[in-house]
Amino acid sequence: MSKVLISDELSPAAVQIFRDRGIEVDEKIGLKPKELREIIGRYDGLAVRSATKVTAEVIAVAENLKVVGRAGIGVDNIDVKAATGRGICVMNTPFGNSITTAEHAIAMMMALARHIPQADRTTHAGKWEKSRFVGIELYAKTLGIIGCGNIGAIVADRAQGLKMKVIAFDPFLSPERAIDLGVEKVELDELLSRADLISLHTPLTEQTRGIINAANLKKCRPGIRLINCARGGLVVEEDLKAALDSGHVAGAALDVFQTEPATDNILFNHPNVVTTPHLGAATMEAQLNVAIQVAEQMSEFLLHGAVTNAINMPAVTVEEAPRLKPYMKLAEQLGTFVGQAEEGPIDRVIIEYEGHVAGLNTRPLTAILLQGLLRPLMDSVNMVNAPIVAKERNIEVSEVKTDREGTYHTLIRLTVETKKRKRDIAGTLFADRRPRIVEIKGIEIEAALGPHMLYITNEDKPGMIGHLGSLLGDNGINIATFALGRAVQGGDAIALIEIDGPIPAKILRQVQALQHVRQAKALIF
Ligand SMILES: NC(=O)C1=CN([C@@H]2O[C@H](COP(=O)(O)OP(=O)(O)OC[C@H]3O[C@@H](n4cnc5c(N)ncnc54)[C@H](O)[C@@H]3O)[C@@H](O)[C@H]2O)C=CC1
Ligand SMILES: O=C(O)CCC(=O)C(=O)O
Repeated sequence: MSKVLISDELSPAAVQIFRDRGIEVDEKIGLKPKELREIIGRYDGLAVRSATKVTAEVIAVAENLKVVGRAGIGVDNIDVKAATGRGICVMNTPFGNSITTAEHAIAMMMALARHIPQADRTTHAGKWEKSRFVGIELYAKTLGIIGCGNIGAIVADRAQGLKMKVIAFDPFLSPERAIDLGVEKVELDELLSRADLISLHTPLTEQTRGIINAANLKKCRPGIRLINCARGGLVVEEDLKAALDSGHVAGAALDVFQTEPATDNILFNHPNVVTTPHLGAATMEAQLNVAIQVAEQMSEFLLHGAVTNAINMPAVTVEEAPRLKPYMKLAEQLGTFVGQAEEGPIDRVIIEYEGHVAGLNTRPLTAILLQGLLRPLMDSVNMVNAPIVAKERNIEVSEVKTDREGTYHTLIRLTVETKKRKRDIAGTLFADRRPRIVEIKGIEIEAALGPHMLYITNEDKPGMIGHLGSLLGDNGINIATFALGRAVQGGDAIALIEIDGPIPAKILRQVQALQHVRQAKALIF
């Protein structure tokens, strides 16, 4: 039975979903890093919000962990690279809290424009400071949105409802999408110089870290107001404080901080700063949405291999997962076969999908095939990182798909090129949905692969098989299945032999020394 740890506050709906699906759940909120490291090895899944830091140290000891689910959007509290390295799927819930967060940004903008928090405090204190809190109208003001993705787009829509002019800087925003959203796409410098208010909605990346710094603040209009409901690291807090102190920045509304939980911060108690404690996603609706989504996604992954909203894996829908399952095995076997048979560095990999399989989602098949191919070369490779590892090693990977059926109604063919040779192998699924190898190096064969295989290439000469059988039998090695194929009579031949256990190196050498044997390899599946 799969076991999941929930380590941040999540709606109880999540626990119910896991339990309803037969997944054991532990809720342990507020664990210290050491405590998390001590127990994480027991779990197949970890569900978090932003408080738990899923660091490389945590990942390193998470022996059974298969999936980390982020009930929310930003995954900057998860070391995705380390997770990828260990084959752990990282998924988030990209839409569940976007409306809520966008609404918070609008609320912060209004609070900032009309000094609502400050006025609230002094009114409660019995002061009646009407003239102190003169604000600005938002009507006809220019809002500059940095990062116009899901949340930025919703903010743009709501701001247009307030009759604001919206300009956006987002290198990945297409001109067509900008037109659809009714925003003007501009470069960063133009946004800085034109906006009356700026709202940040990018993820925290190496490109966006510190994007609001002294130099960029200087490019802003005097009296600029800043709203940050994305990530604290986007703003250099010292630079913002200096600009607030000088009056160049008229106000800032901050939901997020460089260090969180932020119990102490240089911007606290500044008269023109409005703060909330990372409340962007904190509505009943959003928390229910993300908890349900994360629990459903993680359950489907753990129980059926369906991959939804993964940061580091190709998607597999719930419907696709059972259809892909036998093909995943076939693709992995083809990769593992060649990965063990091939010795030289690989230059090129061509994966051909023919017939029925060509109509399926082949990305996960390619990923698992590459895992099989590269695993004999490096232990650390997995389905999640295999495409990246192949790229890093300059292995050119291409996929070819054809719906047309050949001899088989469905076929995957793998061709691997090295400096020395080109090797190809093909496999299919029969009606029993079990994978069969049907071609190696252009020679037809029909073999199901067992855990221990002998792969022999030889000359098609009388007596060879008898000698091989005797050698294995004399050494107590039982043959489970024996498949043969040859190009032409007396020409190149291959044998795929399933044996009941590993073959000792000494016996393998004797097989290799048999007359007419060109090559013999022990393969493990
Ligand atoms: N305060 C809170 O509680 C919450 C905060 N967030 C934060 O909001 C961020 C945005 O969320 P979504 O809109 O859903 O993400 P998204 O991925 O839909 O949009 C992010 C946008 O930023 C753009 N972008 C990336 N690099 C950029 C750069 N260098 N300059 C300008 N734009 C860049 C992307 O092209 C994309 O359009 C999340 O990454 C998260 O950190 C999200 C939810 C709640
Ligand atoms: O879980 C939360 O409260 C924070 C949400 C958030 O920051 C996100 O989804 O990126």
